[in-house]
Amino acid sequence: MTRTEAKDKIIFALDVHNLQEIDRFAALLSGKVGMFKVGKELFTTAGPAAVEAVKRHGGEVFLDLKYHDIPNTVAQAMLAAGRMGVKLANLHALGGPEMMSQAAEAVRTNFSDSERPRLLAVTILTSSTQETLSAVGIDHPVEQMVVRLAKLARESGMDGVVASPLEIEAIRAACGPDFLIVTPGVRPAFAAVDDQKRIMTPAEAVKAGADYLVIGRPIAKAADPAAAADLIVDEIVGGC
Ligand SMILES: O=c1ccn([C@@H]2O[C@H](COP(=O)(O)O)[C@@H](O)[C@H]2O)c(=O)[nH]1
Repeated sequence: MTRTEAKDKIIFALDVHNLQEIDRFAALLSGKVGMFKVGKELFTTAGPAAVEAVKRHGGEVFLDLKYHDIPNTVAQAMLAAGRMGVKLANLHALGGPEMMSQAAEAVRTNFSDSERPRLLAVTILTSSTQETLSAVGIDHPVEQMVVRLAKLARESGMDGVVASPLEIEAIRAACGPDFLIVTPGVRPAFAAVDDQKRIMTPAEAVKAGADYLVIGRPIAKAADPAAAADLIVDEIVGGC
């Protein structure tokens, strides 16, 4: 794998709370990561201006708002995401097939194939464990649950899923080679695990078949974020 291919797999999680921080990280990381993720913290603070700021720097956006609501509300929110020109957007698979199908139908009807956002379904959060599932009344093993939700997402018109790298192989086997697999829960050897539970290293995740890796704090909290991104690229290239 080339350095460019490895770099393009990295989605940097812009978990910051003002537009100045976007400018700082975009300047440091443009050309070192493939995409920027705008999530709940940043979007709740800055709104669509956050997406515009990333795009002004020439970056592509994964809008990670993990919608989970009634089908009409989610479909309309996805259309709004599409109008902002984001490349990836997501919802919770646990919202069910009707919610996912309406969202998929809405973006396919209202945007051309080249312009529509690719839709991802979050399976089971990478911070969750078997105990987390039991606490909310889900008694199936985590991997079984993830694969079940991934298959449902594919049948409901999603382009891919968000899952832990630990589940990549099982999702690939169930959903095929063209289904996007985006994995947070990625931790290089030099970084703290933080609140992530189901994790792998960047090289392991890419080797297992991840299309994209979402990485935030290992880069953002490093003394030199650009050097940390370079180290992660080195690790991916060295491991593949
Ligand atoms: O299951 C999930 C879904 C989304 N995320 C998001 O990814 C990043 C990970 O950041 P790190 O700092 O690398 O832990 C974060 O924005 C989460 O909201 C996830 O971690 N797990």
